[in-house]
Amino acid sequence: MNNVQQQECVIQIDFVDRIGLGYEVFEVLKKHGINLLGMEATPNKGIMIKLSTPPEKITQMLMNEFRAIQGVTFVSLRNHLLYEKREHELKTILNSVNEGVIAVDVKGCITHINDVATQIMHCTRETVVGHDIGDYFQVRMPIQEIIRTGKPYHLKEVRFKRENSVIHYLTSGVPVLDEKGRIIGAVATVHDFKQVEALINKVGGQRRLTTFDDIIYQSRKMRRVVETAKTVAKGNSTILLRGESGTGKELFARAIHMESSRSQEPFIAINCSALPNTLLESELFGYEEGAFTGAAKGGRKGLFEQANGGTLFLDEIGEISLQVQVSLLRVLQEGTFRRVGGSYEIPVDVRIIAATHRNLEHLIQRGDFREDLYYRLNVIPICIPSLRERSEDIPLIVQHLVSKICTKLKRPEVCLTQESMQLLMEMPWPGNVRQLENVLERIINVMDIQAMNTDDALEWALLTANQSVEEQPVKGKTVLGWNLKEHALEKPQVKREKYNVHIKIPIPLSKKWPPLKLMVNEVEKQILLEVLEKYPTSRKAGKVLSVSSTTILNKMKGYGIEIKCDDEDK
Ligand SMILES: Nc1ncnc2c1ncn2[C@@H]1O[C@H](COP(=O)(O)OP(=O)(O)OP(=O)(O)O)[C@@H](O)[C@H]1O
Repeated sequence: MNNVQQQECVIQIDFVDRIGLGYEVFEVLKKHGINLLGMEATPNKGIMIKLSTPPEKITQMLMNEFRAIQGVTFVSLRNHLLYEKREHELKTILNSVNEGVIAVDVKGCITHINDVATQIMHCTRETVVGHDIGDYFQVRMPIQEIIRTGKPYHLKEVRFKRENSVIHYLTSGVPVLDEKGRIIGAVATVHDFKQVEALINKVGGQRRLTTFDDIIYQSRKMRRVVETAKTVAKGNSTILLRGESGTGKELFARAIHMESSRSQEPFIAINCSALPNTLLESELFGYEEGAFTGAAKGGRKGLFEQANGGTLFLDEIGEISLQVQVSLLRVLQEGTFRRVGGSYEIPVDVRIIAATHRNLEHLIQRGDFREDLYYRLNVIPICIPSLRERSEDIPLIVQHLVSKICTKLKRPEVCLTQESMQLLMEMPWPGNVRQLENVLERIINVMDIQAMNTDDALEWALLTANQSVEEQPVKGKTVLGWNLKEHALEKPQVKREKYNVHIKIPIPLSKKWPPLKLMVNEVEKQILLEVLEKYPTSRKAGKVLSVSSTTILNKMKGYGIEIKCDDEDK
């Protein structure tokens, strides 16, 4: 109860209804020169009057005089007028909810506003109640439309600038009708846009919470990288992740965000190479209404605003144009930016994690990357080694990926033999973990379709994946390079076609052609050598080439090929 209320008193006068009774009550007040502050009548029941508190004696005297009026049955003191009590209850209810509530009357004047709404709208109850909502905020509000059309609305985004702040909320509204269905006002709920985003982020965007536990490794090289990343995650500095495509840069960025104090705030990722540079600028910084042809009504928030308080992951940073580099540099230096077509600065608090597989130093030399931006981004560089530099991680990663893929494809878990694993460890993996994941998925899919065993499927996946790229030497062997991105899943070819081997024989062009038989023999010898390299017994090689093991043994003898491993398993 505040001071003003303490200086007031409310008298309730109950009566049986009689014409002229109210007049007699006023006569008593007039006789004693007492001003009426308020009054509320309940038909057939009584009236309540509110007065500036007279001295105790006078109050008692007044009450006695009211009791003496004919028809008055009971006179008592009360704390509030009835409507004040209801008003107080309503205020308590409105303030107990988590959303903002605003009500207007039929003229659009604010009748109620709860505490949450005053916070969202940056105003106070006292200054705003009784004012026309449109005039007060100097924008046309959706709630005013309800008064005009009687139509409710659902989850409209409202954003406007008032004094030095931006008011941004999501609102739904309904009309208030009287018993005859006439509009007598409207009521709207308002939700702070930032909180809505945080909520979406919590239940949606971050359902896939990635932590450092999701990074699989056992190599010392990776351990060092992960330890560094964990340490720097706690701070606020900009991080530059470097490494070949598919090494896990985004995985690291997400894990760093989750390890940081910003983990409850948004993590927003964008691949800078995926958009043309003009679009990238408006995607990053948003735009104002009318900024360009096709700009959405009311403008649009950019990723910097969406990531406010959290982390923005800029993947493929080496691909951005010099123009976007300037805008990026500005926001990194000043902590503020302007929307495209905007006239005011918007402050943001965003941690940047950038990533690239490009050599930024070369780009600087070529004039394609600003040196000042490079230093702003390269505050904490973290280099993620390629998979071939840490092949000891492959078995663990394979195990992890196989179980992930089998779950995804709803297949019983499969395992690779030692030999297959060895083969995987020797591959160059230019596409790193992503490529390994793709190959494993191909294998598991093929096993499904073709009922192959794991090793056959692996062999097939490796062979069908390597048709176009140059040869790359690995550990003394020649293993064909491959580019899975270029190859969709293909059906396995018949067995003999699986060997994508290029046989070369020297043919002396200056002289006469050698006899055909000699050249054919040379080809046969090379095929034998190639197959025996992989299938070192005559039985296995015979099976592959669809001849008997004796034929293989005879031909080996004939070509002087050394028998490394005899057919003990014959
Ligand atoms: N150490 C790891 N453990 C488990 N999964 C990994 C690991 N490294 C990468 N991956 C997986 O490999 C895939 C590619 O990783 P990611 O997208 O993070 O790579 P990137 O370096 O950001 O690639 P790009 O440069 O092409 O964007 C993802 O599915 C990721 O989960």
